[in-house]
Amino acid sequence: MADIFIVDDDIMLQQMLVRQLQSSGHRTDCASTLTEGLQQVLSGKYDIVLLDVQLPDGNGLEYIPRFKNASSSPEVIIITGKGDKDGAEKAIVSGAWGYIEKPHVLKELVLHIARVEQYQKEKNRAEKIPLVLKRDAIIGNSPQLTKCLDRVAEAALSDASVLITGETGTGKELFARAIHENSRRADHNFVTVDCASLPENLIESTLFGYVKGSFTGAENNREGLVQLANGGTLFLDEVGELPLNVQKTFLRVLQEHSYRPIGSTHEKKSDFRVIAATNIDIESSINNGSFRNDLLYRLRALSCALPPLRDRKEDIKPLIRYFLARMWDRSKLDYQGISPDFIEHLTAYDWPGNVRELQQTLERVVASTVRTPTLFAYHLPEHFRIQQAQAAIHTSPPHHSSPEVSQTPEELIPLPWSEYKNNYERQYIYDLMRHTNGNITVACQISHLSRARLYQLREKHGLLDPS
Ligand SMILES: Nc1ncnc2c1ncn2[C@@H]1O[C@H](COP(=O)(O)OP(=O)(O)OP(=O)(O)O)[C@@H](O)[C@H]1O
Repeated sequence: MADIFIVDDDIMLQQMLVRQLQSSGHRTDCASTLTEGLQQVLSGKYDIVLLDVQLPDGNGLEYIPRFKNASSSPEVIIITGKGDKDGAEKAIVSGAWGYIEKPHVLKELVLHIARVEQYQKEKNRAEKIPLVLKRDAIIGNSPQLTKCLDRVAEAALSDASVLITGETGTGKELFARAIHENSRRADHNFVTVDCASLPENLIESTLFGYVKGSFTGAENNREGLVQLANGGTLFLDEVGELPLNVQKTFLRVLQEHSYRPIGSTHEKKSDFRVIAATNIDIESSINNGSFRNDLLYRLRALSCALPPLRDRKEDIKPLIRYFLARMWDRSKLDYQGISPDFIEHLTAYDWPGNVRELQQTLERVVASTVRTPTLFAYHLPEHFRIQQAQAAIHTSPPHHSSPEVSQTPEELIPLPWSEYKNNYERQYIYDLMRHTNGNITVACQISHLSRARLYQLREKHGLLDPS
C-alpha cells in the first residue's frame, strides 16, 4: 500500500480521492497549495504525489522536479482540470509518471498507482523475472506475415527471381536471406549489392570485376560481386536506385547469366539467383522513365510485399519479447519484466521505420535501464509517452470534478447554469456534512462558511439530517 500525497485546491476532489484511496488501503495526506505540499512531501516519505496543475500559488507542472527530488523519490501523477497537449508534453518531459484529466481520475488512477507501486517495489529489490522467448529469425504470427512466409517457402523451392517490396525496415533483407537459406543454394554465398550506396562510376566494376590494367589503379584482376554469388544468391537491395545504363547491362546479365569484367574480352559465367528489394513504388518509376519495364519483368518472376508494422500490430508484442531476450542474452544482462503499459505504448505507435525502428527503440531502452527489473512505459523515449498522453486527452471541455459530474462527463447533457450550480452546491454541503459527521464547527472550519450560512444552505437543500 502506498503513501500518497494529494496537492489540490479542489477540496471536494481531495476528499473524494482520500475516500477512494483510503478504502483501497493507501495512506493519504493533502495540501491545497504548492508551498505547503512541497514542504510536507520533502519532510515525509511519500511514494506518490498527485499534483494539480493550477494552484493558488503557482503551476504544478513547474514543481514536478522539486517533488521528485524528495528523499523518498516519489512518482508524480498530474491531475488536471484542463488537459492540453502542451501540458501533457511538459508533464512527461519534467518527469511525471502520468497525466490524467479530472473527469477520468478515478478510472485511471487505480491503474497508475498499481504500476507505480510495482515499479517502486522492484527498484528497491533487485528481482530476476524470467522471460525467455527464443524464436526463429523471422518473428510474428499475423495473417499478413504468415502469408509472406508462405511466399518465402514457395520461393525457396524454385530458382526464379524474387522482388520483395515494403517500406524501410519491414524486413526485406531478412526475408531475402530466409529464401536463400531455405533454398538449394544455402551452402553458397548470399551477396548483397546496395544499389543506393554504390557510386555510379564504380557500379560496373563492383558488380562485374575488372582485369589488370583496364584503368588507372587496376593493378590486379578483381572478381566482381556477380562472380562471388556464383552458386548462391545475389541480393540487389534498393534496386530502384540502379542507374538506367547499369539496368540495361544488368538485364542482359540476368538473361544470359554471363557478363564481361571491365577490360576483358571474354564473357564469364555465373550461376546466381537474384532477389531484389525496393521500398519505392517501382511502377511509378517505370511511368516516369527511371526504371526499365523489361528489367522489372525479369526481376519479378515471384513477388512478396511485406506489410508495414502498423498494419500487423499483433506482431509487435512477440517482436518486443524476441528483441529484448536477444539483447539481454547478448549483453549478459538480467532479464527484465515487461509491464503491460510498456507494450501498450509501443503497440499504439505507428512505427514509420517499422521493425528496425522498434529494434532500435528497444536497444535504447535496454541501455538506459540496466538495473531496472521491470520495463514500464515510463522508460520509453519521451515522444512515445507524449503521444500517448496527448491521445488520452478528450476533446470534450473538462467538467468540474464533483463526484457525480466527474465520473460520467460524456453522458451529461449540460444543465441550465442555475440548476447545475444548485446541484453542485447541494453536493458540496452533503459531502461536507458527511465528512464532518454533522459537526458544524469542523464543517465551518473546512468550508470557511459562517454557521448561519451553513444552516441556511442545509435548510435550503433539505440536508438538516447529517445522515
Ligand atoms: N519479422 C521480423 N522478425 C525479426 N526481426 C525482424 C523482422 N523484420 C525485420 N526485422 C529486423 O529489423 C531490421 C530491419 O530489417 P531489414 O534490414 O531486413 O529491413 P529492410 O526492409 O531491408 O530495410 P531497408 O529497406 O531500410 O533496407 C533487421 O535487424 C531485421 O533483422
